[in-house]
Amino acid sequence: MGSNAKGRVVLEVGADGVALITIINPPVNSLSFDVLTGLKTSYERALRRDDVKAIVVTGANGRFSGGFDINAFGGMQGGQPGEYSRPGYVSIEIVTDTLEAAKKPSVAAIDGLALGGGLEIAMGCHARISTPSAQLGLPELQLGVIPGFGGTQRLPRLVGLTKSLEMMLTSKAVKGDEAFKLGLVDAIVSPGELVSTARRWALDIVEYKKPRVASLYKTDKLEPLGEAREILKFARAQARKRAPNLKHPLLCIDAIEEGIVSGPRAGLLKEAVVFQEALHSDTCKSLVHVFFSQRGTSKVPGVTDLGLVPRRVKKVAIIGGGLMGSGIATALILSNYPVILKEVNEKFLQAGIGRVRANLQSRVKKGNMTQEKFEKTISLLKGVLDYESFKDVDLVIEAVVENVSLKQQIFADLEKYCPRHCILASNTSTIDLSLIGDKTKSQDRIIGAHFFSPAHVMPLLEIVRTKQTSPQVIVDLLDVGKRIKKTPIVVGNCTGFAVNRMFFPYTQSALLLVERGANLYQIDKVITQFGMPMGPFRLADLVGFGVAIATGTQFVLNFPERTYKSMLIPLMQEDGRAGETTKKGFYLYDDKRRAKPDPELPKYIEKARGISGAAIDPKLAKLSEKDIVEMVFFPVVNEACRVLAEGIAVKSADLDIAAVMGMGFPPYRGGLIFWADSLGSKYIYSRLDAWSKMYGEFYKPCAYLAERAAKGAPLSAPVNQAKSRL
Ligand SMILES: C[C@H](O)CC(=O)SCCNC(=O)CCNC(=O)[C@H](O)C(C)(C)COP(=O)(O)OP(=O)(O)OC[C@H]1O[C@@H](n2cnc3c(N)ncnc32)[C@H](O)[C@@H]1OP(=O)(O)O
Repeated sequence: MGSNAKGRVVLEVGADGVALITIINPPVNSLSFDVLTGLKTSYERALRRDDVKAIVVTGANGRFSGGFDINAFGGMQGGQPGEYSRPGYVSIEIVTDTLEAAKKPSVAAIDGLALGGGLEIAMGCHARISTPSAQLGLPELQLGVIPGFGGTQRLPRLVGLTKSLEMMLTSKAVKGDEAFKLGLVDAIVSPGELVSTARRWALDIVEYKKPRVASLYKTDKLEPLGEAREILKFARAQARKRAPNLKHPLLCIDAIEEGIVSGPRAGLLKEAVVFQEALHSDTCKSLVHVFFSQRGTSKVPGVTDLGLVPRRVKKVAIIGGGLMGSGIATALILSNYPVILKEVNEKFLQAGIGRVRANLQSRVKKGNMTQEKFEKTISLLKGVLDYESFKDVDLVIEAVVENVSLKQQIFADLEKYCPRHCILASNTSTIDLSLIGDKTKSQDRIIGAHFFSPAHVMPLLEIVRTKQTSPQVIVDLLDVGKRIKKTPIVVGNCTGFAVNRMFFPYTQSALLLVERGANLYQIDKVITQFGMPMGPFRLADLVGFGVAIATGTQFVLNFPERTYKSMLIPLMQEDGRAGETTKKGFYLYDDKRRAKPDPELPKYIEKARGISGAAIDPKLAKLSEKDIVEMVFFPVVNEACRVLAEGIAVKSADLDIAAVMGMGFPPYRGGLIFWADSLGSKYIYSRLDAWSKMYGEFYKPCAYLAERAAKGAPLSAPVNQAKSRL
């Protein structure tokens, strides 16, 4: 019925008269249609049997349930017929009228996770017993839908409106301990005692020793109506402010409000209707694509399908304690890796260690880390000035300045001092990795580990392989990436690799437009409204003009035919502006980092225009918002197509994740290529082609894009699939 999952539900009746219903659907016991049907029929059987007094619901292998089967969304969006597409079938007919209204009480025994539909089933039971570490939450909004199995009605009634709104709108789960304090669960026990306690609890309800609570009709936690309305009004205002392009958070609040104002049954009906609206939205399709794509980045054909087992990395060394090196060290010690930080002299070493301490301290200040944990974590870091202690490291990450001969020397030293199995990684963002390893015989264990700044915060890790890098080394680094909670993408070796390379036209197209008369601040405003965290000019200020010029130069040198050579940033730099650090860039900054437009800017633009010879184009001076978005992003899409055509990225979904996690491309648009495909390759080609005739090579569509447009094929289709559409 749309889902291929082979889930099942098992019913076992014990001598105590308790029916144990177990959800079995590895790996997370998701609620596929098979499982939901199994749950309903198991309940019906248990209710019919005379030897059953009460019911306990649990999940196999220490996981209650990860929620509704996300694989089934596609079928439902496609309008698949059947009872499951009937609004309210699960929330009303199964959870409310079968589970909650049953004469025999049921208790949920929760371990591991109870998320989304999983928690909603548990809330339909008459009591919940959990382990302290279980994760309980309603994260549906992160998938573009809303809780659809009654969660919008039951959670507020169990934990109060304010807390339930926070849990749903942030998609954050709470641990069993906290869930107990909130009243979401009734008792906390160890995993070993979970099912037996739940059985006893269920029998106690039968014997009137414990209350039988139907959470749908609880009112004691709900705020008085007037207060509730104020809370909902505030939540709506916050949701609009935080995510102006998203509708589903507002739909979720609508469903909650209906239940509070008109009663829970009306609330369930409203939830059923708006769930369908959210499910069919582009936002949901995009976010589900991001969900699966993110999990797909660590599946690399020809590497992760070889049956290789990652080797344990027990000790890591980092060379260079600058901004990147200290950030990487922080990320590693936070995940319990012992780290050696090497610098060239005591002064630099202390500065590097100081940065790591500061990174951790900021967590302590924000209340995200205890002082005790801070001491334990920082004790994993050891500073050194030589290679003496490198003899037992399993991984080295070099993070020194971008200087080829310096890196070559370092890698030659590493080959001498590190054990033969040690992985030799570089955090370079621009230099050819084969060049870095040129003076070694260890090309098979040289790999790029490109972190994004700040490395202990940004979620992406670009793993760069050369033709010689061994699959084992890639598998090892993927494992380290997972352990330090990064999303890895594995890419090939080229200037800028995948992320920086596909995004270099982001600033360049904006510069081209400004030199031809477009308003700089309007570009940033429109791009921010589109959903980027900041526009190209605000980003250049943040990155700093020094870095912007250094990386820009690499692209000018390597791709001269398609780079736009503007002198605007160098001219401003010459005049003492370096971006946010000097409080002057494209914007002026106050002490609180607030940016405001600078009236002096036209003078630099005029000068840059004089050098490039660009003429003001009246059309560009009054571009629509749609045109601005397309003129800035279509060149980015064009470069991404080249990255795909050259095989630098394995699949387009990896570039979607790279765009979302490396550049802040809005996830609710599904990532760069997913968004581009929603507009169509033909359309993008035709626009780029027209601009290239007016504004030059910078806009010229690449061969991959031209070919896809000619065939009417999506940019995301693998090469063979695109051909077969002919
Ligand atoms: C009507 C209802 O209200 C609607 C809903 O319930 S919508 C669903 C709500 N649930 C969620 O949003 C939870 C989504 N899942 C997660 O957050 C995480 O997967 C998790 C916390 C459950 C587990 O995380 P982790 O252990 O790191 O494993 P992770 O790699 O993410 O997932 C393991 C596998 O389970 C799959 N999976 C996880 N949750 C799933 C779900 N709800 N449906 C289908 N597949 C799921 C993943 O795709 C992955 O598959 P793969 O191995 O083939 O790549």
